[in-house]
Amino acid sequence: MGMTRMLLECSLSDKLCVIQEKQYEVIIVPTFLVTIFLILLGVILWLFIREQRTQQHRPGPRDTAPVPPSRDLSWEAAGHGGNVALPLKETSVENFLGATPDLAKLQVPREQLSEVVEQICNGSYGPILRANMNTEDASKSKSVILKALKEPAGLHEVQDFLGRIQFHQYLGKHKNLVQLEGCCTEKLPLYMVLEDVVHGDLLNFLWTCRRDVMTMDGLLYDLTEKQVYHIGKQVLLALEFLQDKHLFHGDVAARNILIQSDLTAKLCGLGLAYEVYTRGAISSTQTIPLKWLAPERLLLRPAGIRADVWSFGILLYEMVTLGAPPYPEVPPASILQHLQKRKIMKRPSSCTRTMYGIMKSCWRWHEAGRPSPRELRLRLEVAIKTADDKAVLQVPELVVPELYAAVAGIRVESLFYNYSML
Ligand SMILES: Nc1ncnc2c1ncn2[C@@H]1O[C@H](COP(=O)(O)OP(=O)(O)OP(=O)(O)O)[C@@H](O)[C@H]1O
Repeated sequence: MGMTRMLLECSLSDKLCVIQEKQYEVIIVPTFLVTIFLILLGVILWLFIREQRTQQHRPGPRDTAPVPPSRDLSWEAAGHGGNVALPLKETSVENFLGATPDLAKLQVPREQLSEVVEQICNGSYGPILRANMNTEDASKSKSVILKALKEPAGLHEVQDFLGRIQFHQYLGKHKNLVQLEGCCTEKLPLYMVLEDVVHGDLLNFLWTCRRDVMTMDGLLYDLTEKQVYHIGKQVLLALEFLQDKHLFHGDVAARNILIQSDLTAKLCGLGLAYEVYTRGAISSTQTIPLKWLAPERLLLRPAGIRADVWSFGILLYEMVTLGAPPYPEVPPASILQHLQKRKIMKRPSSCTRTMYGIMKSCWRWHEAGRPSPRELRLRLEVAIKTADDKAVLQVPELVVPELYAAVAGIRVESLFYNYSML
């Protein structure tokens, strides 16, 4: 009723009154809001400028950090080389080292590394060098291996290299793994310092055993069945050690085993084990020679220590044939089809039935059917007792490394350092 009355009583002047009320809302309120906004903006700008000025006058590690003498990594970050993944402010080696205080304990003073004797080869990070290192006893120096990070290196590579050193530290000591002696990472170039396993890799040793070389630097270039088991057992101990740490090696092969004059074997090439450590699996695109790989690896399925056991079977074959390439009649690219037909290598003439039985157990298609490194080691320990320690393994043909590389499916540059020098 009231509403009707209002409308009826509504005059022209009343309407004007309503319009005036609306003008008040439309003009005054926005003006008020804009003013508040401008005041807030002014305050924020003032705070920001004040912070900037304070930072310019504050001494801080970022500004005062000494530039690494040999090369400033920020040079790379500007796009002049390597992979650049981190912002400029994180580019000095000191910052990386700041994040890895454990490495401080491992530092070897550079002046202790007196001279580089030779370059052994190019490894996955860069040159692998043999150098002399002065010990606490000033009159004595010892030979060490330096794995250098190639330059120019990207930030990601520096991080990876430092991580690799920490991985060695995490693994700790094992008689059958190459030992880390220390590192030089306080400035570029970065070095990993490893014990020198003077006689080099087992593949070159096996090839040399084919030659008429009797002994060199205390190493007897003769191999018997018993010694094959002896070397194999040590590799299995290294694999057991990795397995206890929930790791596996990923590239077990004669080329990745170093040998000392007393036939102590040391597993090297721990690049893939490092991947398993950091990522839980092998994810790299790094090409591993296919003929050493278990079917699950070739099929890109998840793999573990039993894939190493498969490769261990190939290693036994390598030893007993004095370094012949596996599956000589199969092109490397056809190996998966070959295995899918459930074909394995025949027994080499130099291989006893006992040893061939062990190889065959390693080459069972399903990984669950293969023995564990420990079970395998126990089998080897039994076999050693009756193994021949007199008859020296002999293969009359010498190896032509280029031919070997083609049949084995390996890059020839990664192979024949020692052998070519003889
Ligand atoms: N401690 C060592 N003593 C003697 N020779 C070594 C030593 N370490 C490596 N080498 C030599 O360098 C070669 C390559 O070594 P290795 O496979 O460890 O290097 P890499 O390419 O850096 O591999 P990864 O990154 O997988 O460790 C070996 O076959 C061996 O000839």
